[in-house]
Amino acid sequence: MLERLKKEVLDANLQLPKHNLVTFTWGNVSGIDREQNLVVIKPSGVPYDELTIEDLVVVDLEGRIVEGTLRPSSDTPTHLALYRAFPTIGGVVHTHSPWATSWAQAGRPIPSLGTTHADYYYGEVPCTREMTQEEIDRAYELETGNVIIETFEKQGLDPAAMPGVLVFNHAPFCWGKNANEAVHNAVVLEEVAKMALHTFQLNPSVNPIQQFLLDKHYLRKHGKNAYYGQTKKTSEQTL
Ligand SMILES: O=C(CO)[C@@H](O)[C@H](O)COP(=O)(O)O
Repeated sequence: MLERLKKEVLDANLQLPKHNLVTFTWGNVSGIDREQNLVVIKPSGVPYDELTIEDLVVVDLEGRIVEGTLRPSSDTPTHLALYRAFPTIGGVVHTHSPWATSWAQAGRPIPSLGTTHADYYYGEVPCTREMTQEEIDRAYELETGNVIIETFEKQGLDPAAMPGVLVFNHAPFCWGKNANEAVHNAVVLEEVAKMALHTFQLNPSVNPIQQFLLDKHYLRKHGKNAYYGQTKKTSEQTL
């Protein structure tokens, strides 16, 4: 079942230690088959160097196990909440990468201080509000997804242009059109989180980049007029 998606999700999970985004079994990656509305996700607590394709778990959008012998990631309800709320995403990743996690623990959004950030995240990377004890006691991982969705709704954010979020007191979640792109966005988030912290050390009063520069950089890699790398040029594009 879903062999191609399983391979993609396994590869994406194995990228996490390779990019130093996780320690021990922290973190998890999933991918969704939107035709069948089935999600493939890492099993809970399995070390990455022991992870095999047979260990992966297939669940439906309500969290019922469709295939697999192991328990799915403890963060599965958060992944599923995001797939239900953000219909354009195809992959979700959660890590405790240290620089982004530091911003999440501080409860601070990451401002767009440079073009590296602007190439991938269209503006400030938001941080959720603190969760209430009632939410945590009721359904911690599901409510984690709900506060992410609440943050995006309140701020009018497009998950396609903002493929990540910081969960206050916890750590980041990122996403993309597939599992591999979700991990790519998580690597970028960790880099820009590190750069932002160092930038503030060098200049505590630095401002976010201006809107026209944000637009220039974000749109060179995204949208119908993207021209970065070997993107196919449209007829009206000029350098
Ligand atoms: O956020 C957390 C725990 O707070 C998770 O990232 C775990 O660290 C990994 O959980 P599993 O995917 O192994 O269940």
